[in-house]
Amino acid sequence: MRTAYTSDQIRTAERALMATVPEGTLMRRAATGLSVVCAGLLPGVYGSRVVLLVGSGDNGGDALYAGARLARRGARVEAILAGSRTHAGGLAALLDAGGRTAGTDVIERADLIVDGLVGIGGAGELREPYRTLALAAGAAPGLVVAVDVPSGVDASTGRVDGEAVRAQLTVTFGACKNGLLVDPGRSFCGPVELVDIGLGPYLPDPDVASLTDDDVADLLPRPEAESDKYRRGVLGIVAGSDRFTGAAVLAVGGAIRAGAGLVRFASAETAVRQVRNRWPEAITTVLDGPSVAEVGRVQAWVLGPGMGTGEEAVALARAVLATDVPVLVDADGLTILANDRSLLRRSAPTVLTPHAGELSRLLDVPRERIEAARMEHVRRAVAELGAIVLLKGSTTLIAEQDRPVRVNTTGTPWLATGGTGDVLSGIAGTLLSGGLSGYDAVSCAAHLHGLAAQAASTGISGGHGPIAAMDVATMLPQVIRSL
Ligand SMILES: NC(=O)C1=CN([C@@H]2O[C@H](COP(=O)(O)OP(=O)(O)OC[C@H]3O[C@@H](n4cnc5c(N)ncnc54)[C@H](O)[C@@H]3O)[C@@H](O)[C@H]2O)[C@@H](O)CC1
Ligand SMILES: [K+]
Repeated sequence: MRTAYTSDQIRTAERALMATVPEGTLMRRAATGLSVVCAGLLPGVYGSRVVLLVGSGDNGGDALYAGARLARRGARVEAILAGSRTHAGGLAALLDAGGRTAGTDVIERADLIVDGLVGIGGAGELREPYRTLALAAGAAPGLVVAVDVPSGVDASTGRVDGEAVRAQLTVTFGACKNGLLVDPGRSFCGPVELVDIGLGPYLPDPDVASLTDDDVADLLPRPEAESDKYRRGVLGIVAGSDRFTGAAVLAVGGAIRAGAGLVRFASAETAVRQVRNRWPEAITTVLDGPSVAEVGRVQAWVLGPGMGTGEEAVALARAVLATDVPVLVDADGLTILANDRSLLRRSAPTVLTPHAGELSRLLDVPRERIEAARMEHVRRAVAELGAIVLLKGSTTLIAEQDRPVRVNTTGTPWLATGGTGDVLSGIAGTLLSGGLSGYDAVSCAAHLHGLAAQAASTGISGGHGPIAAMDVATMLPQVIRSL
């Protein structure tokens, strides 16, 4: 499990650790780690041109001390002092090592730009002259390394108000910060390198976590010798309609390929015919009214993809949500819930898998606000809707009351194509019916879905290319085998 923390959590842990070591120890550890990473990025340290962007806080101090170490190894280190104050010890160390201060024009000629403008002390939009420096660093040809956090990215949430430094690598200290995992912040970081400064024993429970392949392998339900299809989990899927059949075929495909014991599919006749043609493994029922009583016993439901939002669909959604087993609601099912939130009052867990647009309708908040502040809104959704929520998007977030927000780290931008969400709902449904909690089921499903997409998208040359939603389902058995 990878974990991440808010700025406040990091500060509290740092204070506790600082009380046990001589003053300046942590900054020395941070700066040493930073200088080692920077040195590794340069073809040769001696003679290379390093420019430090130095803000007024300790983030600037880290940059200055790291710059001093590089200067001692023969780099030409120049510091642009951007703040109203400058870390005195750091500046003295740099000048003592042969570094110097300079004007902004040196950015253009740098081999390496070290962004020490703001770290976890940053708040709100970057002010001038930081903003202009952030833009200049992004436009310059040199490599950009962010110190602790790319300046302009909110370390606790990943929010970016205005401009931020676009780094090719972020060197973070002590522990990962939320903003390095969550978009839009994540997209400014490049790979994240963690420098150990001894914070581990002082860290609280994480605010954010992400599953690794090993975590998912441990969580996945696997059949045992005495398993039969019923004991492995029976998933009910209510999806599709006479007008829309593709979503149903894809959801059933995701479920079957993810290893469902049995899928019971129920819908209008056209959708049933399509599913039966494509997936003879599923048991199908043509519904002739808003009841799922004749479908048979299931351990979980997937409700919504392609089912429509008309009166009949609403009555059908009501019938599924009235059952006492976990229900995962997606797509049209979410629109139905947005129109009548009272449907969410139920005894068994409900799992919602909206994208930002669907969450916007559920919470009555503009979509852009959700996209700019994904962490806040996924938490708010959990609190307001009383459900487990997976928010899809550039970073998929999974939230449940009183648990860390999980960030999914697998996937490829090629996943942004029609139908992949339907496959995801099928995978998650299978894991729900197999006995995982809603939180674990959607977390593992998102992880597998991303891995399968990566595998489907990677061509013979190793690059990435387009995928169709069904390709994701097709790759699932191979991905599960590889874990
Ligand atoms: N506390 C510790 O023990 C350690 C801290 N370290 C470093 O210290 C950093 C935190 O240092 P600080 O608490 O001094 O805070 P920062 O250096 O991150 O930033 C605070 C300064 O930035 C200014 N600022 C904040 N938001 C701004 C904005 N939007 N535009 C322009 N200026 C803005 C503030 O006025 C303040 O002067 C960490 O990110 C890390 O780099 C490391 O040395 C490791 C040890
Ligand atoms: K920074």
